[in-house]
Amino acid sequence: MAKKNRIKATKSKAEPKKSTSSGGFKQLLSDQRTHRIGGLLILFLCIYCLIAFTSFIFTWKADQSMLSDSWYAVLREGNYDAENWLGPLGAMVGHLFIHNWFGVMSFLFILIFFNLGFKVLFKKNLLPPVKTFFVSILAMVIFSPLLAFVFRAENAQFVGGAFGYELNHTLYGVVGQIGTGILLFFAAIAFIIAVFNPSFSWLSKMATSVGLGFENMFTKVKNRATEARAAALEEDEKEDFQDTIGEMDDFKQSAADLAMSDDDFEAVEIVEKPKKKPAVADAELEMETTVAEAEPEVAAADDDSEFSVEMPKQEKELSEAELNQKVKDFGEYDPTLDLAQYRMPGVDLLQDYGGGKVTVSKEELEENKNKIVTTLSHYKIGIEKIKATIGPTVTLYEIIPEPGVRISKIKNLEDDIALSLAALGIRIIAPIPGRGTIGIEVPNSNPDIVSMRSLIASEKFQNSNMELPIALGKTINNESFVTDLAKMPHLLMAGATGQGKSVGLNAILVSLLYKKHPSQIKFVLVDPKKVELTLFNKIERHYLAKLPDEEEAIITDTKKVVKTLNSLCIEMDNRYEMLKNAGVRNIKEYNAKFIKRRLNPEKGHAYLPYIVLVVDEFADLIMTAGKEVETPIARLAQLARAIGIHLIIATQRPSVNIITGVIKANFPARIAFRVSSKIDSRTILDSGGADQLIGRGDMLLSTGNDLIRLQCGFVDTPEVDEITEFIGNQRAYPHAFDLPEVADEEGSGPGEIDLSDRDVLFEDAARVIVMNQQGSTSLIQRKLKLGYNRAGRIVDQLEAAGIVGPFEGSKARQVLVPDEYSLEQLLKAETENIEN
Ligand SMILES: Nc1ncnc2c1ncn2[C@@H]1O[C@H](COP(=O)(O)OP(=O)(O)OP(=O)(O)O)[C@@H](O)[C@H]1O
Repeated sequence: MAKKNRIKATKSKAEPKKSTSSGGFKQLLSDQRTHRIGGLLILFLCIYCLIAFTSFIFTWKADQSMLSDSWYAVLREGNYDAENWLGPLGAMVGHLFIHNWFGVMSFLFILIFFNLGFKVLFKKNLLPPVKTFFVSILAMVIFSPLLAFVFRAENAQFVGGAFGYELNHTLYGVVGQIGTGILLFFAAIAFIIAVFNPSFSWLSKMATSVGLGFENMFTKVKNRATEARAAALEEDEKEDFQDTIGEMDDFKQSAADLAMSDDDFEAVEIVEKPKKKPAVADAELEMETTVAEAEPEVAAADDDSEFSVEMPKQEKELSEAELNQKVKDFGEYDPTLDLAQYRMPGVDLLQDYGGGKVTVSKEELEENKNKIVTTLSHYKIGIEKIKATIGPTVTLYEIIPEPGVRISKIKNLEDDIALSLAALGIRIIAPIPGRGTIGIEVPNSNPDIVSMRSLIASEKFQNSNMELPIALGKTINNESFVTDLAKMPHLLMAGATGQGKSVGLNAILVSLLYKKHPSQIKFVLVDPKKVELTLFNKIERHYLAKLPDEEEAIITDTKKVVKTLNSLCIEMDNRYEMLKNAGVRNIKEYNAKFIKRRLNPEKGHAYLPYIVLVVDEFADLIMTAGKEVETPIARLAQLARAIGIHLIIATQRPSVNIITGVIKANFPARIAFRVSSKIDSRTILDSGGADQLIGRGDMLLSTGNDLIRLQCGFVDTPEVDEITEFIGNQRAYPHAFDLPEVADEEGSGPGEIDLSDRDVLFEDAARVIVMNQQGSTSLIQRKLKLGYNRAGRIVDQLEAAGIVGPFEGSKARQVLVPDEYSLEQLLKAETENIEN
């Protein structure tokens, strides 16, 4: 019976509630104060250990008798007179770490923990924590046995600690004393190379200078010996000596065969010959320096130059190391440090409108269900099952019709069902995509206000790691709807007046203000209505971007809008250039690289904030500036997503001449508030539905394929006021974010027309104008039989040449040249100027 059409009211799926105790603990853990206290505690413990360790080195002997007792005994007795500067506990801590563990290498524990404490307290890395940890542990393991090996003496054994001592002991048993030494030194050198990658150029330089030193020394000795012998030797002795030279030459030759090429050897000969003229002296030199035979030095010199040839390779590695060094030295780049004290607004600035509770009574549900069933039964449509899901403003009745019922039949009954339910805003979704059911959305008699506060406080928003998260509202399931503006990537908003557009824009702006630091996002606000966005003036120096010479950050004048849009196009081109130079594809990768200090600010790189352009009344702009506005907007919409410029455009006149094909094609994400006609709905969403919304923030979001009904978050003007006030009262940048300058429109006007680009009929046109003393385009058109565009260009050229005056609206331009004679003079002078 009644069982057949049972209603199952689905409880709204509100955000899952955590148990308060675990939530409280989590909150305590994430509380900044906990971090600060924890960080400070670690740092103080590090200082404590530093004093205890240092003192232990000087006082361990005196405290030894006490340290041989157990901790428990020492602490229980409490009457030990310790020499350690930190008393018995200090002595025991030092004993544990230094004596029992890694000797003086235990100081590295302090380094590890100091680094950790610093990170917890200041949220910045002093040294990379993971690397510091592993390198320190490895250093302790390698160097404590080495120190134990070096300081083997009875009273210095603490230097290597028990670990070092024991390892030495084991190694002695396996590889003997010398073997242990070799092994430990090798391990230490390998560690230094692996971790610090030192340059060996100093070694080669040292070897070279030592070599040169030897050479000088030998040369002096040789010279002295040569002089003495030359004086003493008789002619015959000289002959003997020549024989010896011959022998030495042979010897040298065989040495050369063994050690080096002939070329090398000859090089030595050539170098040395001019220095020593007498053959005897020369021979003497060779004879006495068999050891230093110059060849090894040449080889060393050659080695040196080889080293320098390999330098570029090493430099490459160094630059890599240098990059890491930068991150090591300064930590990662943090764009928020410019305003380090900046505090995000708290949720308490937002009002709670008591939303989030299911406010539809059982009677209402029952009544609506009965009406739906009866209406459908009038048209002989049987229902198998019906299920209600209560949303903030509408309840969705999901129907599974009896087998054989055609969906199109139900769809066609939309108006009849609406009539019998006597309710505004009924929407039929037949079928609901992916569910195989038919949905009938019926407005609740008591719609809920979705407070922005509940959206901002939602876990979904708070824990989102989207680039530009925006909390738009709640779905029919009462779930918070958070989406990423960066992925949209632009948003078109339309709706009849008073249906919630401005509130929607504010909700988006507020979402971004709650999630992004002033260094990460900038807004360009265009408000031709002059009153909607004025509140955001207060955050000009924090969050707004404007042209450098503009006074007002919020743009209300159409001319300035065109200039600003052109400036944004320039900014876009600049950013693309920066991305190209950095070898990345989008702003996310670019900023990540910049943060890692891989991009040099001296080469024009900088951290790029996202830029969000908000236009509150687009129709007004299109009416007054037409193509001038449409073109840059379309260009930005097409290209700007990768470089972080996103557009949000709102209009209350969603007609085809405002939302043109070009605009539509580039705004896949569109929001429709209630509109007055189906045609308007089609213009925005490419489908009906927006005309059946109930207003007051009820909206449809189309993201290409999907159409989602949402109740927009409500944020009232006083709330926005408080938020902007809160932000505005904090320390700010000296001025708003500067957009690139754009050349003035006058600059591109007639004054800059290239003379060589003049129309061939320029002179003829000038004569016509001067003869008739009438500066009109239509005159040129008529007399020279030209089209309007060409005639218009010629008039611009005439203005640039000073023949006619500037444009004066509907009046003809003033002719500045009185007669033909003056004109000929002027033209002649110009021709001469060009020739020179
Ligand atoms: N999400 C919402 N929840 C509840 N009420 C809303 C919501 N959005 C708008 N309203 C109500 O509708 C009124 C008009 O909204 P809003 O000012 O945003 O309309 P609008 O479309 O911007 O109108 P106009 O185009 O004339 O500026 C608000 O004052 C508010 O009372």
